[in-house]
Parts: sequence; structure tokens; C-alpha cells
Amino acid sequence: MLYTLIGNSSTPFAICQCAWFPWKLHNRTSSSQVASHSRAAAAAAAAANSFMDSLTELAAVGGENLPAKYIHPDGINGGKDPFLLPFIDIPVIDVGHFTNPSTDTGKELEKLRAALSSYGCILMGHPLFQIINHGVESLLLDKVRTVFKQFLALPTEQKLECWTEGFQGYGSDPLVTDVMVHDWSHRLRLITCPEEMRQMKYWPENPKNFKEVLHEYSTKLQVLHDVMLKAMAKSLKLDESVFLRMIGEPVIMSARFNFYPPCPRPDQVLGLKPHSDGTVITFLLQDKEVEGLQVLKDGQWFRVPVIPDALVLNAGEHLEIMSNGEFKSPIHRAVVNSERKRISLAAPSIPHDGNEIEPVEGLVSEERPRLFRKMKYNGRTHLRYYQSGRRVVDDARI
Ligand SMILES: O=C(O)CCC(=O)C(=O)O
Ligand SMILES: [Fe+2]
Repeated sequence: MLYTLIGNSSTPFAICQCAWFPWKLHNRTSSSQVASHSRAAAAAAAAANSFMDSLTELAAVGGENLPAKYIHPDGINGGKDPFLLPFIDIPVIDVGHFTNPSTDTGKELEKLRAALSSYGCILMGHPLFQIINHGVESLLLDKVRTVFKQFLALPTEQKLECWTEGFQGYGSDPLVTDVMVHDWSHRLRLITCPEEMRQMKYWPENPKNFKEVLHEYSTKLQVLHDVMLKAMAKSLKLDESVFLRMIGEPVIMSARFNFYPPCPRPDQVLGLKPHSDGTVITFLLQDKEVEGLQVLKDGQWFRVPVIPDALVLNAGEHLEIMSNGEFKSPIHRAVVNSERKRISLAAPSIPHDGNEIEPVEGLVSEERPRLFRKMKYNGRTHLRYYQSGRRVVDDARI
């Protein structure tokens, strides 16, 4: 969803230190101890307790009595099963054309441009496409899924060693505004690139190969990221580095592992609320077996099929702005399954802190007026918008 990682690694929320965690676990309600901590520690303790409560709530799947805070009063699909919705027919792009200089890329670039922009001509326009031949072997994709599942299977106390109330680590996104309805999910979020920005204290020690697998995967995605942004620029007949220059190099990427426990009422609860990604682009690795991603097109929700070895690529809101609306950032959501757990891994890129994002020269002219104001990335703003059901890109519109 919202790739609310702030450019430099310290954030207003980054006060969690695993050091005080044992105190929280064993004395959840001790007011005297709360008093002896600073206000920040007390607030952190409250956040920790609320996360523990949400873990308990999300684990309690037997029954209809879900806490009201998770329920969407109008239902997810007008009261019907969201898995009855039709599938979307997502264009498939062969990235091999962009990495191999000897192939004729013209047609594939045109397909890429059309996938990112022509969906936009009908109502909301949702460019969402699955990429094949992406240079990330299926064995590696499986390893990434496996290490996250192994992490989830650890005893709670061990997982909570990576707990955070901030933007990085295991937990829930910080609440920065009144949330309308809570999401039926948890996440593990880690900055992966550039390496200097990694906060290793949040990277799980177990399973033992977690760090190595995520390092390998993110190194490949870093390369793929630049390939895709260059191809996108070329598809619009622009200098290939124009988007990369504007967001700043090297690219800042993170990994957001989503975990959606089963829920008895998939017709009333969402894993992630409708949103477009507050990113440049997002690579999304889906669960191999359990479907859950849905995308809004022409005012109607569609299911995205599970294609085990493909990655979904979402255009983020910053790409929509830089492309002066030529590319659209799709609105999507995650539904939950009544019996099966689901995971996904979103790998978003974000602009460097302080870089100004605006429609690039070459896409603004008299016939084609500038559609968006200049803006600077702010993760907290994106999160606030998400939590109140709004999109930053709509407010950046002139
Ligand atoms: O779980 C999914 O399929 C969607 C995840 C997503 O949209 C996100 O993390 O931004
Ligand atoms: Fe998303």
C-alpha cells in the first residue's frame, strides 16, 4: 500500500526499541511502570498493547462476532461474496524486450504505454500489469514466500523482537489519523535499498536465511526497477532517465510483507482498504495459491488472478504525477479468505527525501496543460490519506 518509509531512516515514529519489549509483554497493564517511563515510552507501550490486541483479534477466527472496528458497514461487494467478482484481463508485458538490446522493443514499448495509460481512458484508468521474463527466477520467488511464512510461524515472542510502532519492522501501520475501518492484516516492512539505509535491527534473525534471501531478491528488483522506469520513459518518447533523475538515484526501495489471517466474514472485512500506492512504482509478489488482490476499473471491482511466477507492477501516484496523468495509478484493495491465510510482498520505490516531483518537461505543452502541482514525498501524509480513504494525487491536481 502506502510506502510510507521516509527517505532517511529515522522517522517521527521510530521510537520503538526492542529493549523495552519484555517489560511490555509481562506487564501490559501496570500503571506504575507506565508512569516511570517517559511519555514517549508510555505511548509506545499503548501502541504495543494495541498491536497485541489486534494479533489476538485477527487470530480469533471462529465465529461471527468480529470487533466492529474491522467491519465495512456496506459490505465489500454489496453484501455478496467478493470472490464472485469477475477476473480482470491484465496485459502481459515481456520485460525481456527491454533488457536485451538486440530485440526490437518498439511494439513492447507501445504495449507498455497502452497498458499504463489506455486503461485510463475509461473512468479511472487502472494500469496494472503482470510482468513476465523478469529475471527473478521462480525459485527465488518461492524462497521469498517461504522465508516470510517461516517468520510468521515463529512463536509470537520471537516475532515481536522485530516489532515496531514505526514505519519499519513487524506490526501495524501507525495510526496517524482517525481510521475509518481497520485492516485485517499485519505487515513486516523493511527498507532494502540502498543498503546504507537498512535498519538491520528489524530484519528477522529467523529463519536463518531470511536476510540473504531478501538481499538477493531486492538486489534483482533494484535492477528491474531502473529497467522499467527507463522503458516507461522511452514509451512516452522521453529521455530514458527522466523519471530516475527526478526521483533521485540510487533508488530507495523497501519490502512490505503483508499477512492476511483468515477471516470468517470476507464479505465484510478488508485486508487492505482501497488505495493507490503512494510510490513511484510497486512490484507485487502475490501468494502462489490464495487470491486476494482486486482492482477498480470503470467503477467496478475485478479480481486479479494468481499467476505464480509473475510479478504485478503497479504505477504509483508519483509516476502518475511525473507523467502528467499519462500513466494512472490504479486503485486496488486486498480481500481476505474465510479459511486460508494469505501473504503478499509489495516492493515499492519512493522518491528521495526533498526531491520535487512534478510533470516532466516534454509532457507539458499548450495542448497538454500541466495537471499537477509540485510536491515532495512525505510518507506520513500518504499514510494519513490512506487512513482517511483519500488519495494524495487527487489533491495534487491543479
Ligand atoms: O496483498 C495484495 O495483493 C495487495 C498489497 C498492496 O496493495 C500493498 O501492499 O500496497
Ligand atoms: Fe497497494
